[in-house]
Amino acid sequence: MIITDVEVRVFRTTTRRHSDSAGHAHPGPAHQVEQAMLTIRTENGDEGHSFTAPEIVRPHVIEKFVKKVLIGQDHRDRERLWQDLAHWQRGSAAQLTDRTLAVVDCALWDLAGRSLGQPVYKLIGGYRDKVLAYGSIMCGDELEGGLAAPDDYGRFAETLVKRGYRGIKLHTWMPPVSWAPDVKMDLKACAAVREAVGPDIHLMIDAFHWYSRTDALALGRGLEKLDFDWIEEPMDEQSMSSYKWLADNLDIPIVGPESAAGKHWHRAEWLKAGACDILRTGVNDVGGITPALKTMHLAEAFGVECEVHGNTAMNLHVVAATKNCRWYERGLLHPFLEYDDGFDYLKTLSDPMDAEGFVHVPDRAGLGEDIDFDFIENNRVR
Ligand SMILES: O=C(O)[C@H](O)[C@@H](O)[C@@H](O)C(=O)NO
Ligand SMILES: [Mg+2]
Repeated sequence: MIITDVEVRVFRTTTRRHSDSAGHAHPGPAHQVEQAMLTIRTENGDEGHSFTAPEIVRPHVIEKFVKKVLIGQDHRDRERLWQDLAHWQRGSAAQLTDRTLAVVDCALWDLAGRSLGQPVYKLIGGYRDKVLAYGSIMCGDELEGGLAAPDDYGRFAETLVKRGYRGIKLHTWMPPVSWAPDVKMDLKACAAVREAVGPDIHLMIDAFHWYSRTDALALGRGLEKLDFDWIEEPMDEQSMSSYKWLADNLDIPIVGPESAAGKHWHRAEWLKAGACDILRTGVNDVGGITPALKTMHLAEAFGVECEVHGNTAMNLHVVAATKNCRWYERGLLHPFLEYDDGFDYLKTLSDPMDAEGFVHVPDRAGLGEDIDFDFIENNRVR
C-alpha cells in the first residue's frame, strides 16, 4: 500500500487536433505531439496511471511537490494526499496547478481500482453503467466544408443524430476566426441545427466566453425561441455577478462555471449567489475526481444538476457514480475527424457509444483505460 515511486514517461502520439491562438481545437494535418503518462507505484508493484500534457508533470513539479507529498504514504489515503497537495498550491508560486492535482488524483484512483481489480466508479459507489452522451462539436472555423457556415453545423448535426447522439452542443465561432464573435451568426447556426434535427434532440450552446451582458442576453433570448436546454460560458466566468444578472433575466438554464478557478469552493459560491441554474464541474477543472465528486454532491444537496466538463475515462467515472448529471460530454467532434478512432496509445475506446447514444463504462479495473504500454515504450522520448 505504501507509495514508493512516481514516474513520468513522455512519448510521441499522432493527432489531427491543432490548437488555435485561443487554445480551441480544430482539425488539421496529422502531426506528432508529446503526451505524458504519470505512474504511481507501490511497494508491492501495484501501479496507477493517468495521462496529461508533459508540462503539467514536469520534473520541477514532480520533484518539488508531488513526490514530497506521496512517497512513503498509503496510496489509499487519497483524501489526505489531495488535501496536502491542495494546501501546498498557495505557497507554490503558482507552480502547482489544479491540472497537476487532477492527474495525481486520477492516477491514485486508477491505482486503487487496478490493485483491487475493480472499476473506479464501483469503488466510489456506482449509480449507472451507461449514460447518454451529447456530441460536443468543435468551435467553428473557416474551413471549406468544415464548420464555416450555419448550414455546415446543420449538416453535421444530422450525421451526429444518425450516429446515435440524442444531444448536441455547439461551440460556435470565436476569434481568431476573422469575423467572430457574432451573436447573430451564433443564432443562425443554432437555428440551422434545430431545423436539421427537429424538436426532440436536446441542444445546448457553449458560446464565445467574453460576450457582454447585453450580448449574452440577446443570445439567450434567441435560444429560448429555439428550445435549447442550456447556455454555457457566454461571458467571462470571473464575473459571477454577471452570471447572476443573466440568470435573473433569462429563462433558459445557465450552466457554469467551467473554467473559473476555485474548485468546489468557488462552485458553492455560484450556487449560493444564484449565478447558475445547472452547476458545472470537470476533473481537470477542479483538480481531480475527488473534488469533482465533492462538487457533484454539493449540487445535489441544493437540488441542482451538475454537468461534467469533458470526455475521457476520468470524467466518465464521475458521471457513472452520480445521479444529478444528465449527460456525458463526448467530443470534441468535427466533420473532418473520426472521434471513434480514439488515441494511438489506447487499444480501445474509453467511452464507446452504442447506436442509441449511450456510452458504456468499460468493465476494466481502475479508470479502464486500455493502455498500450508497448506503444508508449516504442514512442518514448524521455
Ligand atoms: O477550448 C475550449 O474552450 C474547451 O476545450 C471547449 O472547447 C470544451 O472543452 C468545452 O468548453 N466543453 O464544454
Ligand atoms: Mg464548455
